[in-house]
Amino acid sequence: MAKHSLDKDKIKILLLEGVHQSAVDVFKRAGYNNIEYHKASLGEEELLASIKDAHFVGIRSRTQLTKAVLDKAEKLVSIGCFCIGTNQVDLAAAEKLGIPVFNAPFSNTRSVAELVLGEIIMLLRGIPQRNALAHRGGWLKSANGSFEARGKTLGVIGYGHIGTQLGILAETLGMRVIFFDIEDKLPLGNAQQIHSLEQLLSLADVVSLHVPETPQTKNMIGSKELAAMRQGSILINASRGTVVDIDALAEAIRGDHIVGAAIDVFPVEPKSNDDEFVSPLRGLDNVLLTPHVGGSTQEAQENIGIEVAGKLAKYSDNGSTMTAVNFPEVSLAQHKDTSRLLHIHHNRPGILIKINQAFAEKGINIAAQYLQTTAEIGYVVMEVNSDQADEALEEMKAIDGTIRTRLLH
Ligand SMILES: NC(=O)C1=CN([C@@H]2O[C@H](COP(=O)(O)OP(=O)(O)OC[C@H]3O[C@@H](n4cnc5c(N)ncnc54)[C@H](O)[C@@H]3O)[C@@H](O)[C@H]2O)C=CC1
Ligand SMILES: O=C(O)CCC(=O)C(=O)O
Repeated sequence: MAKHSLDKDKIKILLLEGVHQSAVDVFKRAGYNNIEYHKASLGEEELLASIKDAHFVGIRSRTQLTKAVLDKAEKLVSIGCFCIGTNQVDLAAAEKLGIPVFNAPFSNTRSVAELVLGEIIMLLRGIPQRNALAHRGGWLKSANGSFEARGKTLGVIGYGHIGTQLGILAETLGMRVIFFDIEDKLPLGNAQQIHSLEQLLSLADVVSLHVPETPQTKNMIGSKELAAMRQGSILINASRGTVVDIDALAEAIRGDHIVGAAIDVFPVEPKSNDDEFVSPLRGLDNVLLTPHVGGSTQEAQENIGIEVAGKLAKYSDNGSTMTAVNFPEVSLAQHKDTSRLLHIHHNRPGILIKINQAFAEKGINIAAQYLQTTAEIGYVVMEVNSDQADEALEEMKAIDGTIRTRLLH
């Protein structure tokens, strides 16, 4: 089992938002037993108190790791987002502090695609409003406004891991699939790429959003885009709450231009299950409202727990940063018979030369060396004889431009 300059029992792992037990199992198997586990997200003060001495933190989509929080997390080595989205973390601030951020880019994608498929069928049949009425003692047995999915056009916005799977599933129902993406994408099945958002909106009976939260996707569906959608069409958003102007959507639904919607993500989401959900969409019977559960299935959560905890444990044990979303990626096998030094520095010319010079002057032999950079930072990993490791670490720490160092035996 990999050893650190810091005893594994002193390495604190903070897990929030009820990440799956599989994550705890992975950490324990790797020898990390100092785990603080919380079922929900923490309030601002509690978060600051808990993260202050944490070396690793695992979150889902609720916890906001802003620069202000990260600045106070003095010991933080790495962050795991036990989900796909990483917009809740200030990635640039984490990078500058030398903190790699990992996520699970695939594990819950099937779950989202399946939920959306079910919603398409429910909404095309007008089930949400029939269901709501029945709960109030009403009975709406009528074929009015009730359609098969077969032969309808699904417009997917954002044809990535989720959008492509949804497209394939929808085609099995006989839907025609069109998609809009900023990248040229290989269409799967019989899908067709449409190069203008407006055109897609004018062609689709059902529009489903699967884009990440970026400055470009903020309010990408507002009143103008809703007006460009077909009369009587349906909107689904299981991406991020900032992508749709929710007030404009409520208006379009009240005006019967959009006849159904399924919304899983909101501009403001309750911090915990005990908080009130406030939205202009409340009370609209033809809108399916779900509490950001697109990826919340047992299968997805278990796989995410294994994947992200595995990445954090690997980074802790051997320095590997493969698939980090904000950091130079270095793929490393487990080291044997040597000690490994990790050096994260500001990306300025000459730093590697200075490290090599310092080692040469002290007679420290370098058994292996790996370097990757981004525009902001450099990440160098060196292997040296274990009896020279402590001295090498001191030399590295003294290099001007160093952000942080670690030693793995
Ligand atoms: N509701 C939930 O529980 C979940 C929500 N999500 C959200 O779904 C999003 C999509 O997930 P994936 O499909 O796995 O991501 P992905 O990264 O595989 O695909 C995103 C696609 O959107 C495209 N894109 C980016 N900006 C665009 C723009 N301005 N216009 C059009 N296309 C654009 C990209 O080129 C890419 O093809 C995630 O970023 C996350 O925010 C993901 C999982 C669960
Ligand atoms: O399950 C969660 O907490 C968030 C899911 C999500 O939105 C994501 O994976 O990006």
